[in-house]
Amino acid sequence: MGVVCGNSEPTIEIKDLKFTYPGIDGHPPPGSAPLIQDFSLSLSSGDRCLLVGSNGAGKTTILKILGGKHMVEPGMVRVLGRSAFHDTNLTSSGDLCYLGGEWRRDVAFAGYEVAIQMDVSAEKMIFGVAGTDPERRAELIKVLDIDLSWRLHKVSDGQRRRVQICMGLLKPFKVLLLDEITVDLDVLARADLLKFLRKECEERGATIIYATHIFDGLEDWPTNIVCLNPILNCSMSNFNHNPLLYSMFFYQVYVAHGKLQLAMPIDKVKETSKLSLMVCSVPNLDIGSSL
Ligand SMILES: Nc1ncnc2c1ncn2[C@@H]1O[C@H](COP(=O)(O)OP(=O)(O)OP(=O)(O)O)[C@@H](O)[C@H]1O
Repeated sequence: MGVVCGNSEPTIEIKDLKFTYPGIDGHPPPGSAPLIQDFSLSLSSGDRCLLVGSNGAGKTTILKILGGKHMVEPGMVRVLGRSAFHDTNLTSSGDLCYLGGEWRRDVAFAGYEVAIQMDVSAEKMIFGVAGTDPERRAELIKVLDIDLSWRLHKVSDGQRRRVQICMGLLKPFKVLLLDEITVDLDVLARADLLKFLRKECEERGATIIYATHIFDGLEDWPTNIVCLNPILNCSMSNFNHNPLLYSMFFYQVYVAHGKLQLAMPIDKVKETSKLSLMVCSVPNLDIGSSL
């Protein structure tokens, strides 16, 4: 199942994606069920997509496939019309940017792990990224409220994370894949970052997929949601103060070409949660009148 959003050429296109992690011999273990199958999604310039689901649902795997870190058939996943795994220029040019748990080990951050052990300033790290637009750099430093005199070996995890995020966003990406990188940020820093990212989509036409478990402040942020089904088994008490999650939990909503096709209450959702994947867009749901 899948959904097509937006009118322009897709910036991210996933068609009938099927993926199984290889075993120790490099091949999927015989008889193993694919982690991901029959998964399709099309996003366009300006789209901000939330990728949600419980631990182990496959969010990181999907982002890594999109980021070119796992090989799949080139026709299954296209980013900016190209295969991210086969076309390394996509990431090296900065057009495709992946910020996730492993991003510190990416080439751009090769020195970062060393830097945080040593007495290096935030300024040295940030200004050390070549080919940066000074205006964009200044804006990011402001958005992330970074004190350039911070010594990276002495600051808190959240402050260090801000420097990392700043470095990761310095190049004006066309597609950004965020794998829960805001977890160390305080509420204000996260809100400012989300605002900046929204502007990147609205003004520059970037496309963002953001995998997260933290739904606070996201009520009106995404244009699309991809919900991996195990979230439907979560306790209602996690959600009932968050309008976004409330609507997701109470309705299984498919929207294709911007048109609402199906909405149903939670008992129906539970019946249909056997489905391996749900893909939906954020509608302007009026929960009260739809009940
Ligand atoms: N390199 C790997 N080799 C084999 N299996 C893996 C590998 N990486 C992840 N998995 C398995 O794939 C499944 C999905 O993992 P993934 O990290 O994509 O989930 P996730 O939705 O991002 O979870 P979380 O919310 O905990 O970050 C898990 O069962 C995990 O054990």
